[in-house]
Amino acid sequence: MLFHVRMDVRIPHDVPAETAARLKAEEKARFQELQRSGKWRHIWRVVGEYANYSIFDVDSNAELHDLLLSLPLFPYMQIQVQALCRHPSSLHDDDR
Ligand SMILES: O=C(O)CC1=CCC(=O)O1
Repeated sequence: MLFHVRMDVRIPHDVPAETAARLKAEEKARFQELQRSGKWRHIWRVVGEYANYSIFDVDSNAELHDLLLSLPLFPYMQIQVQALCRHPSSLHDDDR
């Protein structure tokens, strides 16, 4: 199942810089683990914003939910999720 996810990161100013840096490093490591597994298929930066658009490929709504909750920056993110399915005009069989 494919999902389009927007993540807006909002780390409060009173979070110490070292804590923010550690969380960002942990987020990167978790992201790369999930990218290698094929579950986090794509990520793009939204130009001019501390935000990304991502595509996830997971087995269920519950798996995506658990995965998002597992992200180190989750407490500081606003997340919007849209479920996707294959467009009938697509030439690509892997768009599902
Ligand atoms: O920088 C972001 O948009 C948040 C994030 C997601 C994966 C990652 O490495 O950073």
